[in-house]
Amino acid sequence: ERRAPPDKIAIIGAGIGGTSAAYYLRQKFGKDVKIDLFERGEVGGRLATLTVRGQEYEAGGSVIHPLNLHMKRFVKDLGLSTVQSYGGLMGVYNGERLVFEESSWFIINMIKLIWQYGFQSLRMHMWVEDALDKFMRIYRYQSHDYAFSSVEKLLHSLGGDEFLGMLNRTLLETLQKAGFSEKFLNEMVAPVMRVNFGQSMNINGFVGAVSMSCADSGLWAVEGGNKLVCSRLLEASKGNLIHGSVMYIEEKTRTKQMGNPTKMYEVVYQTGSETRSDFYDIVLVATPLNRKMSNITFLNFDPPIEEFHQYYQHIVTTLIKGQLNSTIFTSRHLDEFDLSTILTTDSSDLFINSIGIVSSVRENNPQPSKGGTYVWKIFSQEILTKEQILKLFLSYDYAVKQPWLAYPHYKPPEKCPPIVLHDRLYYLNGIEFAASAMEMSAIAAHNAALLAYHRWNEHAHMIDQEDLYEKLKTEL
Ligand SMILES: Cc1cc2nc3c(=O)[nH]c(=O)nc-3n(C[C@H](O)[C@H](O)[C@H](O)COP(=O)(O)OP(=O)(O)OC[C@H]3O[C@@H](n4cnc5c(N)ncnc54)[C@H](O)[C@@H]3O)c2cc1C
Ligand SMILES: CC(C)=CCC/C(C)=C/CC/C(C)=C/CSC[C@H](N)C(=O)O
Repeated sequence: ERRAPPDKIAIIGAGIGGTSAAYYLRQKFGKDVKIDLFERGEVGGRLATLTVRGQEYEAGGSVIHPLNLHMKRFVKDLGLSTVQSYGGLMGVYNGERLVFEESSWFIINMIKLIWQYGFQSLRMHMWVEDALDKFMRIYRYQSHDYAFSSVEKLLHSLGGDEFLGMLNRTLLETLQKAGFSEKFLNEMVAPVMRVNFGQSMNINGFVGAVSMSCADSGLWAVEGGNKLVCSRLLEASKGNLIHGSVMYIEEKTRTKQMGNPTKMYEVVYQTGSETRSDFYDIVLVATPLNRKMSNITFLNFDPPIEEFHQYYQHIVTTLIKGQLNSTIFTSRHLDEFDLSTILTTDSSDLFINSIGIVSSVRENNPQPSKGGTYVWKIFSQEILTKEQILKLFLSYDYAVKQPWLAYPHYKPPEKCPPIVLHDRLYYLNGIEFAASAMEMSAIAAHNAALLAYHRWNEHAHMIDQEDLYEKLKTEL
């Protein structure tokens, strides 16, 4: 049984979370509902590019895992194309020397890994595969329209107590308990956490597994820039983009034409120098709720909606076109230096987390310019000073930076913010406290659209079902 669809839905934020929510809401509620998306910056949010000498490069979310099926589906359905993410050879610097250097020969690499770390890389690969296998169950649940009312319930349905345990323990504790050695953790795992999340192995085990999955082959990106997915989703959903900054949301009683008084949400926003407002049946918040990032207040809710004070990690992306000063990392001559990514250990005491050659959003392989220089992407905690850039590069001709409040500062035991903030008011970004990635936002968006639909139609049996994996085993 279905009730008449809502008249109007508001989505706050037009990043991948907000735009994919618009897409899934349109699929569920049909063509007649009006969907407004509020965006105070650029469509794409943390999917953004920077331009270096006329070419665009990913500055925020850049790589997508081959098993990120929502992102894959968007690209296919929206007529976009993909480029393979450039791998190149990777090295790990510990502040004194390169403790690991990848070889272009597969067999030599294997021998090196086994020589230095025994079979721990293989065990790590299996640990990540196991987590990924369970994680993939979400696609089956969502294709059967099942929804979850909290991030914890969603994770539990995928990986049971093991996933909740990963959320509540640090990656370090989880991997030490699994028997990984200090050397392997410091030289192989910590550097991956530093490049991906700008943090140490004290992040939660779940986001640690997501981060380690980036070591898999086949990572890809969207040709022309990942942010194109957002603009195309917006178009496909026939959502109405409103350029404005939402200031507050208030619950009010309204009488619709020829109807009874109903509770609605008033969204008040600033556009240019004007303050405007409109009323909605359903509201989805698709931006991190904290003062520094969205500054949205909830007025007159009963019970009141809590304020979220969770801290987001400050990270700076710097793109530099220049010639690397390889002597920082090794005494070998530049001609013999073939690494294209250098990760760092926690003990490296360097002013960068990582540095790597990148290709533009339109190429598969990075092309050197005439003088043999490349564009390098650097992640650092702070904005690089000119002295630091001159230390890293023998010469450079262009530098551009983008500071971010990038992803949550993970601090297990992790309590993810609620998805249901009020009767018909939903919050997507709580999922980032399990792990922040494009696919996680798309999963949260699909879940919120299904949840909003089932709650609107009072389909309680489609929400928080236990043992879904077993139940769906026999379904086609
Ligand atoms: C440097 C960096 C590298 C990353 N690398 C990867 C990667 O390689 N792979 C990957 O999968 N993920 C990566 N991520 C994570 C990924 O980018 C994010 O998880 C994802 O983009 C979050 O999308 P979102 O839509 O949930 O939030 P956002 O993209 O932050 O969207 C929220 C939007 O809401 C808008 N907004 C905020 N407040 C208001 C308001 N009051 N009124 C109106 N609008 C408002 C903002 O302007 C923003 O556009 C990276 C992130 C960063 C920062
Ligand atoms: C959700 C699952 C199962 C997998 C997602 C894996 C993935 C692509 C995670 C990305 C995490 C992240 C925040 C990376 C940031 S840095 C990325 C890259 N190294 C760069 O150079 O920009």
